[in-house]
Amino acid sequence: MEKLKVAGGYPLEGTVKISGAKNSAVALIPATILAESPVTIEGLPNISDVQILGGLLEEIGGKITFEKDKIIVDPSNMISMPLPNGKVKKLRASYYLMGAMLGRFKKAVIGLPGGCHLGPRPIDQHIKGFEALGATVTNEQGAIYLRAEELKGARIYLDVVSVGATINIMLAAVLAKGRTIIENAAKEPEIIDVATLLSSMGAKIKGAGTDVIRIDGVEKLHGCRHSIIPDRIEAGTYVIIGASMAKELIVDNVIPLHLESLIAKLREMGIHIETSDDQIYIVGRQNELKPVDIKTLVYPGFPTDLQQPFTSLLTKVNGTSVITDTIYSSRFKHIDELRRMGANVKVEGRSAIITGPSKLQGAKVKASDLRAGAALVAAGLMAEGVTEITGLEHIDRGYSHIEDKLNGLGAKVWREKMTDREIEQIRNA
Ligand SMILES: CC(=O)N[C@H]1[C@@H](OP(=O)(O)OP(=O)(O)OC[C@H]2O[C@@H](n3ccc(=O)[nH]c3=O)[C@H](O)[C@@H]2O)O[C@H](CO)[C@@H](O)[C@@H]1O
Ligand SMILES: C=C(OP(=O)(O)O)C(=O)O
Repeated sequence: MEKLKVAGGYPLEGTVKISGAKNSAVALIPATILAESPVTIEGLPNISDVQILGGLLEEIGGKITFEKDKIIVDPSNMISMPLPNGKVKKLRASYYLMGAMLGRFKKAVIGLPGGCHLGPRPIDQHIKGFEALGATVTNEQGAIYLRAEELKGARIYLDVVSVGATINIMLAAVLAKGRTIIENAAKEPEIIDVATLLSSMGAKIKGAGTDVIRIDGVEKLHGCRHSIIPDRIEAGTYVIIGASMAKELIVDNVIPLHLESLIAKLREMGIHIETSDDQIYIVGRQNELKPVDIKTLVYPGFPTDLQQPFTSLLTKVNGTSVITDTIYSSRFKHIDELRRMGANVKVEGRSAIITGPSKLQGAKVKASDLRAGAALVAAGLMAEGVTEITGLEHIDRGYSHIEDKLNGLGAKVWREKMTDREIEQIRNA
């Protein structure tokens, strides 16, 4: 096991290149199950979620080739192997195996997914969609069993706007007979990316990126080549880090439109930001920053996945800011750790109330989930002294080459092996 060490206080400067989007990659890879010939996906991030999904596709008979940031999946010999345990528990997006395997084989057994613990994360809307398409779905000892004689298009209204349910229903519906209409669909850019891949495979999908998606089922799907969109959450994390610690930072390979809500809030705080087609330019720390109030919302609102890193930035601001997470009930496990570093933050219900400016000090802290990890890295860069972050496996689920990217900007960040005693202490905590 390793920990991440961050020596704080170094001003950052330069260009950071953003990798492909985690939340696209983890849906695009399962989507390849639906093809009858090889699919190539280019621009993948080097993260553990991608590696694990590659391993899961191998378990069901896929031939997988990783070449740098590219995966080639030959799905021709895949079978509907039950996956009740093991790797499926390591990530949230293993739920996409349900939609993809149901779509291709009309049956699947998949263990309930893992992923970040952010409060309850039910999958009732996914199941509602599968049932509407004609599947019988049961939960047996923590695994979801899905079976269908045939899948038939249906009109499905999502009671909750859900990224996962929208994509999962698309995956199950592309090979169903007739037309499926998803109403109150999520509109995240990753949904458009998955629809683009499926369309290149021969699927007929209209409306992805709006709240009504129409899918006309086709007989079969074929292989293709697809280039993934940039990761707006990774990009947003570097923009936040730039706003707090950079003289000048260019975030490259980004679609600025995907981050409009973040950019608007940073401008409201007094940060100078400019955008071009595929770059965001930030001049950090030039003014006294103004406090802001933020509510996380579904896209195009402020993303919940940036709420935690943004909290770290707000510790530097003169005054009181409030961040309310309307998507998850307890996405605040980073707050205790930020307090350990000297932040003045309290949680009231679904809101974090941050009063600054605080002089953060390096400390030993634990990343409880992926974006808590990003928040602690951001705080460590701002702090005086060295911050030691355990729970690195969470950060590695979503940030490609994080220490190389930060060190390229002038930061001092490195990994160290944990001692047996430290591992023991973490296990007993
Ligand atoms: C792999 C992936 O893409 N993860 C993202 C995805 O997660 P995920 O797809 O799991 O998130 P959803 O959009 O489904 O969840 C949004 C909200 O709806 C609720 N809900 C969801 C499904 C359901 O069947 N019933 C239900 O009640 C959830 O508990 C949550 O409160 O979108 C989240 C919201 O932008 C992001 O934080 C995650 O990074
Ligand atoms: C919550 C996240 O991931 P997941 O849904 O994969 O747990 C995230 O990316 O912030």
